[in-house]
Amino acid sequence: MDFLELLRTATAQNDSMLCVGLDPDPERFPGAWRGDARKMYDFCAAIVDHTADLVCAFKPQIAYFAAHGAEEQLERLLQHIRCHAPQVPVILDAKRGDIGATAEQYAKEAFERYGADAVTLSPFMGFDSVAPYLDYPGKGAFLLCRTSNPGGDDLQNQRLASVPGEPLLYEHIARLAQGPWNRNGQLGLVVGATYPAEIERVRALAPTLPLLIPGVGAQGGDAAATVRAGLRAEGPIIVNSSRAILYASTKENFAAAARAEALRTRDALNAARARTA
Ligand SMILES: O=c1ccn([C@@H]2O[C@H](COP(=O)(O)O)[C@@H](O)[C@H]2O)c(=O)[nH]1
Repeated sequence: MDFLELLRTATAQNDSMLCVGLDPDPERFPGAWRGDARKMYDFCAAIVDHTADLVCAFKPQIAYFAAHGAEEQLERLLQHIRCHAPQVPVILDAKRGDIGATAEQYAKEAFERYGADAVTLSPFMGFDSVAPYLDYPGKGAFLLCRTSNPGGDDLQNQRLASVPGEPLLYEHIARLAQGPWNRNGQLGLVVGATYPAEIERVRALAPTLPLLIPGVGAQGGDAAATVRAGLRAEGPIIVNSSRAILYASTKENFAAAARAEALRTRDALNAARARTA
């Protein structure tokens, strides 16, 4: 099944717009696991097993694994998800962006080595840095558009005087992704829950693209405002929360506590959807 079909199926089956982010930090692991980077797989697999029926996607953040030389654990984690939650798509958060020849290697890493269903990319180097990912039929690619961090303003909110209509950079990215860059319908956009007005603007410019929206939970983004701004009949949203779910408890009951927090977040998103319908 391709990424969009998987997303549709998981969203419907689990009645969920929630993506659980898998950002394992050994310093926050429970009990005897604390500080032990060899437990990343075990920690994340427990989170997956306790939340797979509540989510529309999982989003492992590659940096947390690579920082500890734990790429082999990330490979095993993706195998685990394919085996135990095959209905849930995996978005590898890698934010890659490089010249075409190198991008081919990054695409191979994401889709062949790890078997991810989608990947996050920086569009800063232009279309030829994105194209190699689109050579993988059915795989998704989410372009950073208006990110959740305050520093996103530094570049993304700059006006492009040389482009007709003088859009802001993030508006230009949204237009390119909805239009000429989206050759095979594989593109989506990353927009931060911390900026609902910008989500609304992106949605107006990209009415049908899936939006990956990090920033609820630990970053304080408003779940209800996110749903109002981003969700449309033809435009799905994938709302990510990582730390607030992973570290809902730092005790032995961490997986059950993660489930409770995932359930609470999923239901808050669904309640907002019901109010906007
Ligand atoms: O604009 C962006 C793009 C990506 N992220 C990533 O999402 C998660 C957020 O984690 P929380 O713990 O829920 O804050 C993390 O992996 C980031 O690298 C983002 O936050 N903002």
